[in-house]
Order: sequence, then C-alpha cells, then structure tokens
Amino acid sequence: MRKIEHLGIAVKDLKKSNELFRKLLGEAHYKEEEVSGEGVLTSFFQVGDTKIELLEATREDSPIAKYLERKSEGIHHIAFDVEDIHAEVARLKDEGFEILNEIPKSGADNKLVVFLHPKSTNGVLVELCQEKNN
Ligand SMILES: CC[C@@H](C(=O)O)C(=O)SCCNC(=O)CCNC(=O)[C@H](O)C(C)(C)COP(=O)(O)OP(=O)(O)OC[C@H]1O[C@@H](n2cnc3c(N)ncnc32)[C@H](O)[C@@H]1OP(=O)(O)O
Ligand SMILES: [Co+2]
Repeated sequence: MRKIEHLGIAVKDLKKSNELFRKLLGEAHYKEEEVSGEGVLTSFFQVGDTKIELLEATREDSPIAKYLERKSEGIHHIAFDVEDIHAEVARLKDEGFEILNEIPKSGADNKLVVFLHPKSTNGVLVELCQEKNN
C-alpha cells in the first residue's frame, strides 16, 4: 500500500456537494465521471497528493443508494493506491480478508479497483486502486 489514493464520500446531491466541498477546500473539483458498473456519478477534488471522491447514486440498486438508505451521507470507503493489485489481492486473501471482487474492475479516474468486505476490516469498506497503464 503506497498511500491513501482517495476517501470516498456518499452524497445525496452531487451538484450541491460539489459547491460545499469547493467552499471547504478552496478549489473546485477537477473532474466528474460516471461509472455505470457501480451505479455512481463521481467528482474528484485534489487535496495535496490525495483526493476526495464524492459519490452520488445513479440507480436504486447502487451501493451508494443502499448506503444512504441504511446510514446517511458521509465517509463510505477508504481507497489505497497499490503497485500490483493482483499481488495485493493474493496477500490480503492469505491474511484472511474477504475480497469482494477478485478480478479487478474498472473504476473512476483510470483505475482498476478491488473491494474488501467491511465485515473483515473493522467496519470500513476498503478499496484497492491500481493505475490502469502502469
Ligand atoms: C467509482 C468507482 C469506484 C472508484 O473508482 O473509486 C468506487 O469507489 S465505487 C463505490 C461504490 N461501490 C462499492 O461500494 C462496491 C463495493 N461494495 C459492495 O460490494 C457492497 O456495498 C457491500 C459492501 C458488500 C455491502 O453490500 P450489501 O451487503 O448489499 O449491503 P447491505 O446494505 O445489506 O449491508 C451489509 C452490511 O455491510 C455494511 N456496509 C455496507 N456498506 C458499507 C460501507 N460502505 N462501509 C461500512 N459498512 C458498510 C452495512 O451497514 C451492513 O452491516 P450490518 O448492518 O452490520 O449487517
Ligand atoms: Co472509490
């Protein structure tokens, strides 16, 4: 694990939250991207050498819609940057963590992503991210 790549924050209204985070961070988001496989519309803010990812649900069965129904807006996941996602999945599996998708899937911002079940990580949803072209 090289660094925290981003913190994912579930929001109800991306447009309103973009404005709120612009005021908070003093700089606007640098991109918006829809990831249809996850049922989310995202926006990204750079904070030093890490990022904040805001996530709005685009359909009822999106993990973000379910999360907002059960809990509320707030930190949804922590994402770590990894050099070799396959090696990291194998290592974490050996350590007994529950991997939600062993085959990396396409995430936002040019990343391959894998999730670990929060029940195996003290209640925190963990995402592993590897840059697609390295
Ligand atoms: C934009 C792409 C990508 C990126 O590039 O950055 C993303 O970030 S996509 C983000 C959205 N996608 C995901 O979250 C995918 C991984 N998540 C899942 O597969 C599911 O959400 C889940 C974690 C397996 C939970 O799904 P499910 O079991 O259907 O949900 P329940 O609502 O029934 O909850 C079961 C249990 O888990 C707790 N939970 C759910 N989400 C979280 C969370 N984000 N953090 C902590 N805990 C979570 C939930 O509270 C339930 O607990 P109990 O009440 O104790 O049973
Ligand atoms: Co994420």
